[in-house]
Amino acid sequence: MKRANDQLLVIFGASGDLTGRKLLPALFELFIGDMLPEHFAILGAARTAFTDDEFRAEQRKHILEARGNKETNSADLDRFLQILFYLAFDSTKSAEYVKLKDRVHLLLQQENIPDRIMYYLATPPLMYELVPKYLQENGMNVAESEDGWRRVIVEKPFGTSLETAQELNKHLCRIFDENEIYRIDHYLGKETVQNILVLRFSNGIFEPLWNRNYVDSVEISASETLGVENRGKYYDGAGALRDMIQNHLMQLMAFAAMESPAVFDPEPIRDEIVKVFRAIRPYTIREINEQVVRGQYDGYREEKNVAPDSNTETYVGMKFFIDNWRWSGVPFYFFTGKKLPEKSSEIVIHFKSTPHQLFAGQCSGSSCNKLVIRIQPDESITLRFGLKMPGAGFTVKQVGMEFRYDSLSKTHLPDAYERLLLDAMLGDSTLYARSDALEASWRFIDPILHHWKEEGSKNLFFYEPGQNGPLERMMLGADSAGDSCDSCG
Ligand SMILES: NC(=O)C1=CN([C@@H]2O[C@H](COP(=O)(O)OP(=O)(O)OC[C@H]3O[C@@H](n4cnc5c(N)ncnc54)[C@H](OP(=O)(O)O)[C@@H]3O)[C@@H](O)[C@H]2O)C=CC1
Ligand SMILES: O=C1O[C@H](COP(=O)(O)O)[C@@H](O)[C@H](O)[C@H]1O
Repeated sequence: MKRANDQLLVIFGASGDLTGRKLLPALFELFIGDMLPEHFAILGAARTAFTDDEFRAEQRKHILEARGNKETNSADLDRFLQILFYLAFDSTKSAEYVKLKDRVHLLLQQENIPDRIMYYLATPPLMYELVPKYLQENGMNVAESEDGWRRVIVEKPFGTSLETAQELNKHLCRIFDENEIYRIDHYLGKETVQNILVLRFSNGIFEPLWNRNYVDSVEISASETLGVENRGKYYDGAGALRDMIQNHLMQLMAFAAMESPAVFDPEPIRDEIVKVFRAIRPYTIREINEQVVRGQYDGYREEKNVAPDSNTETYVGMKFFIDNWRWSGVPFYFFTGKKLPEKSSEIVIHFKSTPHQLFAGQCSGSSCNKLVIRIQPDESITLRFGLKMPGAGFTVKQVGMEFRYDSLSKTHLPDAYERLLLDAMLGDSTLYARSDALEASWRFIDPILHHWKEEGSKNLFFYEPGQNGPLERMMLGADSAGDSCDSCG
């Protein structure tokens, strides 16, 4: 792995959950892997009144917690904490940025860092517009020297509709250049997600089958056992369609469905992703009713910060089509939900069955030959096919040939945020969403949101926590309906 050039990282929202649970643990892993720049510092900013030392003590706890049972060398941790600094600051007040600017200049000098600054917006989404605006007002959005740069990483959610995403894009593009904006989708940082591209485009055996002639359907699912926990306020305004499908599942689908780029560079890859999104067939109102199922787990309305009459969906199952040469007529399915029986994310490619049945027990239909790409947990790829049972006769049994990711390497499997932070520091945007892709995904999602808003509670189906979602998901006609591969046989 490469080491990034010297730079300063400024994290807005540094006292929050994301910083403590994900960002700083990821940066510590990069630190012990020798991948952080030689001259590097992290400046955390939020309103909570920490001194540098109090902030370090707080982050020490988070890092140790995130590492769980992994042994931590305390000298390494102490050295890492020394590059951590904190500024108590209210990002909603323009005047406060003078204080920020002074502290940034001081740190650059003190730590011998050139004029390269990465801003990370780990704040509530409302501030994705405000912080850049005030950075600009205070002359902090452009480099002060010729070889300097500014970059900004924007967390999800990126807008709540096509209109708001477009506004945010326009706003950010007035302040930063497109190539300085990194819109994060942590699913793209997962090793197994990146592996989809390698599986498809580094092997000659899959691509010839990867199309409408041989593929019967494609299912993409992300199930969670947890409910909304302490995120009721955000989630009740978002729902599963915005929270998981518009971003994570759409990105997984793009990797599974896209054409090969001519070269493995950020822009050609992102071009192919946009082409897939633009080829999705938009729904009519009737199709929304027939091909999109929304559910809510029993007890959701009693969760903290959730409206008692909320119609927010905690489950979505949907069927859609990609109208292009490769995928014409092949149904794609998304399934996602909270409070389901297990935590798992998978892509299942169902292949068409043989035209004629010769053997007893031979499986027919599309659940026989399938390729299961398990994103998490127990990252693996399994090919399922029929073989002869030992002994007399020719009775067929379905078997699986499995590759487990942990057999590939004993080395540390990087967390998604490690990969994504390092890429942004290196200036590689391949695994970040481009504005046109985001807008294209919202263009597909928006009509569903509008329709549901008009429908209120009509066609909102309830399910018990621990069930696989509402039974109505079955009407979509998917083979496994998002249930994990173990149970779908
Ligand atoms: N947590 C997660 O796992 C994930 C989070 N995200 C996104 O990341 C962002 C942050 O999430 P999360 O960390 O969970 O949220 P939190 O509410 O835990 O943290 C928000 C942070 O913003 C700071 N903040 C709030 N208001 C101000 C203000 N006026 N001025 C300066 N700082 C302010 C808060 O600090 P203080 O109160 O001290 O000012 C806090 O540090 C959100 O947009 C979320 O959608 C995305 C994916 C996963
Ligand atoms: O972005 C989000 O993702 C998580 C699921 O992420 P995973 O890596 O654990 O699969 C989800 O729980 C959360 O609601 C959503 O905002």
